[in-house]
Amino acid sequence: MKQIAILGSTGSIGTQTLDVVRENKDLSVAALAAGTNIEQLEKQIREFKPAYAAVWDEQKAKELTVLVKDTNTRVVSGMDGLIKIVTLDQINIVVTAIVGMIGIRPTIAAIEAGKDIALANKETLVTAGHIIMPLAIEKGVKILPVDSEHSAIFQALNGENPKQINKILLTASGGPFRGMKLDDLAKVSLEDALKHPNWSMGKKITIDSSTMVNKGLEVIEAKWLFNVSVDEIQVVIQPQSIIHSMVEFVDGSIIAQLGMPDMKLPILYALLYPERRNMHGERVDFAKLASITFESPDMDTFKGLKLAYSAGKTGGSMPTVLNAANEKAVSKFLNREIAYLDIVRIIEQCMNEHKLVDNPNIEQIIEIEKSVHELIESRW
Ligand SMILES: NC(=O)C1=CN([C@@H]2O[C@H](COP(=O)(O)OP(=O)(O)OC[C@H]3O[C@@H](n4cnc5c(N)ncnc54)[C@H](OP(=O)(O)O)[C@@H]3O)[C@@H](O)[C@H]2O)C=CC1
Ligand SMILES: CC(=O)[C@@H](O)[C@H](O)COP(=O)(O)O
Ligand SMILES: [Mn+2]
Repeated sequence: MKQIAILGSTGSIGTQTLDVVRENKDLSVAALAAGTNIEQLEKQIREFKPAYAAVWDEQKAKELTVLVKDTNTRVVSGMDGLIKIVTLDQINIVVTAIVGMIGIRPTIAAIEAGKDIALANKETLVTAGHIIMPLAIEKGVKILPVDSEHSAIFQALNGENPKQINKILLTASGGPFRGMKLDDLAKVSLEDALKHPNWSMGKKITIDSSTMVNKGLEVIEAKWLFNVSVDEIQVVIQPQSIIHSMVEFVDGSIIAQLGMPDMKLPILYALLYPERRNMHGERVDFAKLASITFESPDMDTFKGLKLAYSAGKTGGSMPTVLNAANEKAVSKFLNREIAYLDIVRIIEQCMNEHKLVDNPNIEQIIEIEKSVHELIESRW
């Protein structure tokens, strides 16, 4: 029996992970964590009977304690709670399906405790990849990508010599605004930005896909996961989201991973790696597939992608600034406090004004995040 902890069990990746657990009887949930949604967490506790549940919000944690007092689940709260549940003796693998840089400390704690990581929470690698990847190697811990593109690259690299990679071809849908120019983007609404053409996901990543900042974060995520430079990663628009990414090797051969846009596949692959197992759901039917097409990204219009390449190349604390500014700006856009194009304007200004720290430690990363958030609050 494989025992898992899920950080972010009430979200898009978290609930799909629980769907995978329902279908695979040798997976068991030992711990769950959410931010505030205790109604859903209570239902999950009653169904999956974890030993622990963590709630970020202390008041909500107290309320949940009362709600589940007839169960054997212990409720914990805050950062201590997250760290407690990922380090439990019985846990084999932690699914990091929490959103944002808040995932850094629990991910590091889990690695230090020797737990494998099924990593969805890309913001942790973007900001702290230089700490997380060497630590995972030191502790002999596997970082198994859940992000669909990175799972595809991981699958394409199975059995290959990573030194023989020529480049990574990271596919992108192009989002709901593919083909638009800045004049059009100035007029888009929150509702428009939340309509992803192929994937149903949490709000933050859906906005990131629309600005293509998601792809930029994924370039930096791939740099850390596969030990390549950002110059060796080419973004290719593949609007149908059927090819999830590809690897070109030194001999010119390209290996791609294809599948329907369904996150349960990369989740299952990460949880059972190296085993493959039958999964319910729609399959790619080439007889019905009208076409698979390709385009180059328009990085002048979708400047967030260009800024991410620049942050990834600069390294040090710059990816933290990119990510922290994006998290704050997206939250403001979701609250209707700023316009759509302000998201990338804010990121660019924060990056321009940042004084680089070469090799930031965790405390510096968190401090830089705080100062970027304060700057944005004071100015926008
Ligand atoms: N959705 C997808 O298809 C994909 C997502 N990802 C990545 O996976 C991560 C999760 O994305 P997604 O599932 O879409 O996000 P959602 O917004 O749907 O879910 C986020 C989850 O995190 C929980 N959470 C938020 N803050 C805290 C906190 N401080 N402490 C504990 N739990 C917290 C939320 O709890 P609550 O419900 O209580 O707020 C919720 O369970 C992101 O990093 C995203 O980039 C990557 C590839 C695909
Ligand atoms: C499902 C997944 O992995 C998302 O990160 C997805 O890639 C978003 O689509 P975009 O290609 O539009 O960013
Ligand atoms: Mn992705």
